[in-house]
This record gives sequence, C-alpha cells and structure tokens, in this order.
Amino acid sequence: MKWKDFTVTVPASTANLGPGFDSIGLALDLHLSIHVSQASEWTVRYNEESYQHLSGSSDNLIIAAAKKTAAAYGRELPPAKLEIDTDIPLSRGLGSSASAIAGGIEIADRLLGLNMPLKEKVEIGTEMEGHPDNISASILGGLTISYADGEELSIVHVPEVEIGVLILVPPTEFLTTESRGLLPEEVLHKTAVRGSMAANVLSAALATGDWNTAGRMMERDEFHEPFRKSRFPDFDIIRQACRDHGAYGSAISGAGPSLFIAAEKGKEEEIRQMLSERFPHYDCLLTKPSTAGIKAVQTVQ
Ligand SMILES: Nc1ncnc2c1ncn2[C@@H]1O[C@H](COP(=O)(O)OP(=O)(O)OP(=O)(O)O)[C@@H](O)[C@H]1O
Ligand SMILES: N[C@@H](CCO)C(=O)O
Repeated sequence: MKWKDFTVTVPASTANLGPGFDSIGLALDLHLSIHVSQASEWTVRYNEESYQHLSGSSDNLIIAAAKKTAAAYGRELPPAKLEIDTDIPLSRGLGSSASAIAGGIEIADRLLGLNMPLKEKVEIGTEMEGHPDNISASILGGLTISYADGEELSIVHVPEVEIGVLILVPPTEFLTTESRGLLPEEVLHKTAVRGSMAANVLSAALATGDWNTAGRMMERDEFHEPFRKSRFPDFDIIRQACRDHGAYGSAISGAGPSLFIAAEKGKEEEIRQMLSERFPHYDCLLTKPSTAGIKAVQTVQ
C-alpha cells in the first residue's frame, strides 16, 4: 500500500473549567504535531525531551488509538514512522493524553481513507479517555459542552471564544489516574444540586460569551476542586491574586496540577508579570483558545 507522508496537528485543551467536571473543554493554542511517513514497522520519535521516556512501540497511546480505530472498522493499519513535535506540557492537566488519542484516530482515518464523521472520532476518543471533555475540544476546537453516558453522546460546540488565557504550570507531573483517586465515591444530594446550579449558569454564560459570570461560576466547583486543590501549592492565594488583577476567574486545569486563568483579551500580560514575580516556582504560559481542532495535511517535502 502506497501513501503520501502527512502531518496531523492537534490542539491541547483545558477541561472542567470548575463545575463542568468531565463535560466542558476548551481547545488551546498549544499543539501536538505528528509527522507520519511510510515504514516497515511502527516507530515513534519524540523531538521534545520531556516526552522521550514514552514508549516508542505499539503500546504507545497514539498507535493504540490508531489501531483501535482501525479495528472498529474491521480494518488493519499499515505500519508508519511517527515523528513528534509538541509544546503541550506532559501530564500537567492540558489534555496531552486526549491529544495523543485524537492524533491516533486521525492517523487511522487518513491511512485507511475512512472519512469518519467528527462525532464518531469523538465517540472513539471518549471511550478511550473515559470522558468527553478534552477529546471533544481537541477534535472540534473551540469550547465544547458534552454529555456522555456510554450510550449517548451530545455536544454543544461554541467555536469562537474571545478571551486571553494564562496557564500556571508547576514543575512536577500529576497523572490523571492519581488525581481521580482523590475524588470521593459519593457527594451529598444538596452538594450535587449546588454544583449543578453552578455548572448550568457556567454553561449558559459560556455559550453567550458572558465571561464575567462564567469566571465567577468557574470558582464555584464542588465536584472536584475541594479534593484536589491541596496538591496545588498556594491555590487560594493565587486565585485571589488573579482576581485582584482583573482576571475573570481561575480553575484547576483538567485533573491538575496546572491552573487555568481566563482574562479579558489584552490584560494577560499584566497578570503574567504579577504571577511570574509572586509565584516564580511555576511556569506561566500565555496562550489563547484555538478555534481550529484536529487537522491533517500532506507534508511538503
Ligand atoms: N504525545 C503522546 N504520545 C504518547 N502518549 C502520550 C502522549 N501524550 C500523553 N501521553 C500519555 O498520556 C499520559 C498522560 O495522561 P494524563 O491524563 O495523566 O495527563 P494529561 O492528559 O496531560 O492531563 P489531563 O487529562 O488532566 O488534561 C502520559 O503518561 C502518556 O502515557
Ligand atoms: N475531567 C477530567 C479531565 C482530566 O482527564 C478530570 O478532571 O479528571
């Protein structure tokens, strides 16, 4: 089977935005790029040093997602060489695993000419991730609000999001599996009702672009942040400092340990300076929402 080399690009994502736990995702302007070329066996090469310990053989998450997609269509994939560039921090709550899964799905789609509808890509990715928040944002771009129960998948997609984004990244990894282990088995009915009220107002505010309200609701989570925030040094102090400098709001990004801060466009630099001076043990990334989702283009030689 002969095919032309191609490159798949996938945006990073921040998930939850507070009470939108496992449901809300926002694609970010940081990217995983996978250059795919013909080979006699599967190989993976990471150009980014912090990724080089990851498996380069068939248990690699990108290859596993590609093979799972092919199997769902009763097909087998030809092997390929994957060369990877990325500026998504690994295991820091910025959807690195979802971007790898989305990349694998796109590779299978392209190699086998499946022409998969976007929703099918999100369905396979959701099955692999266990929740739709990061994967739907990585595949569709923009902001996604999803419902998934294993049978039904419903997504409301808001393609354009007009904010500035700051991400505070701590130096250490925090695996999603470990972070989910901090969550309780159950929450009280009245706690769930309050959490759901916050999530409802958050979703409506996000859909109508009312970031003042969205920012306040982002900080009203009762589903996960109270159990995770101890793993984020200075969480409450940083949140207050961001508010004092005019940020709309902040939330643990995905399963953590990074913090997502939403700010009015143009105010990000002032907040970044303050954070870098007061909390130098974190890396402060300035970024923005990504309207584009996953893309595959033929590589120009
Ligand atoms: N580019 C990649 N190639 C292969 N595997 C990857 C890649 N990116 C992430 N992974 C896998 O995903 C794991 C990290 O997933 P994890 O869910 O813990 O973090 P995250 O996705 O960055 O954070 P979050 O889900 O909170 O946004 C890595 O240990 C690795 O196994
Ligand atoms: N919603 C997920 C995102 C990280 O995968 C969580 O918070 O655990």
